[in-house]
Amino acid sequence: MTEDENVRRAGPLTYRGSSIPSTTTDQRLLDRRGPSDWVHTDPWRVLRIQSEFVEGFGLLSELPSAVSVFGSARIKPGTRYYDLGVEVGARLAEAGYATITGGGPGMMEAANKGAQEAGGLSVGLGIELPFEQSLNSHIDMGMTFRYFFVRKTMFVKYSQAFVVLPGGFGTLDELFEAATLVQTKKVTRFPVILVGRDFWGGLEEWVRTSLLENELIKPQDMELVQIVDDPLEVVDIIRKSHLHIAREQEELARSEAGPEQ
Ligand SMILES: C/C(=C\CNc1ncnc2c1ncn2[C@@H]1O[C@H](COP(=O)(O)O)[C@@H](O)[C@H]1O)CO
Repeated sequence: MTEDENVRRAGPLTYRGSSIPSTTTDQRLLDRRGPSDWVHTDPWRVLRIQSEFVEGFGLLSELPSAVSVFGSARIKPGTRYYDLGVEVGARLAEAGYATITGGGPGMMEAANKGAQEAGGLSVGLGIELPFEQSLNSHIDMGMTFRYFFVRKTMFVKYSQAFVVLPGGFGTLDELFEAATLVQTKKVTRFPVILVGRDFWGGLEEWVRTSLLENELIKPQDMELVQIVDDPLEVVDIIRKSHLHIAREQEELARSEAGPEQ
């Protein structure tokens, strides 16, 4: 018997004599046999979650400055709130910001539409739901996520502000998650802006009377979220916040460089 017949190399592994497996790695990969229940186990899900982070980071890491816009999936075109969403997307685009939404219908579609029509970059981060739904038709770059928490990471990591339009439970979840991240300083200098005082004024009042007066939040927490009516005010707040960050970074760089010679 020659040396070759008695040795099997499998990638970095070497087998000799009776240790040589009866099949090759490729055969075991490509031949469809064996149980498949492991695809429904948590270790496998961890890999899927990991791949979703990889795809999301890959898609978004070279995005220009961006703002995440949230709002109801149920508001219809031709309504006052839909038009408000279109205007918010447009003003953000004119100011040079990409608009990121949940990629669905309603206010998400409105903001994507406004951004796209004004020549801005329109991004949709959709979510797999129990019913069939595709990304709205005003999206230049998009991805559909399996996992809510992976998608939420993308909204925060790749935007410089949250803008919250009228919406229901999903929108409130996104609003309070943002508020909590800022309150706990997980993100710093991150404007959270509610648009539509007629819609949000009642919530602000409830936060004041139920949360602040019972000392469940601090007085300064009331300033974490701002309410405006005009989409131009949205852009103004975000621009000022960015100017502030830029100045802080310049000062930090100067202090790290040491005294001028
Ligand atoms: C209910 C309908 C569609 C749902 N489709 C969604 N697609 C993408 N993102 C969604 C969807 N529903 C909720 N979201 C997220 O929550 C926010 C809106 O929730 P709300 O309860 O409607 O306020 C939104 O910002 C998304 O990120 C009908 O067609």
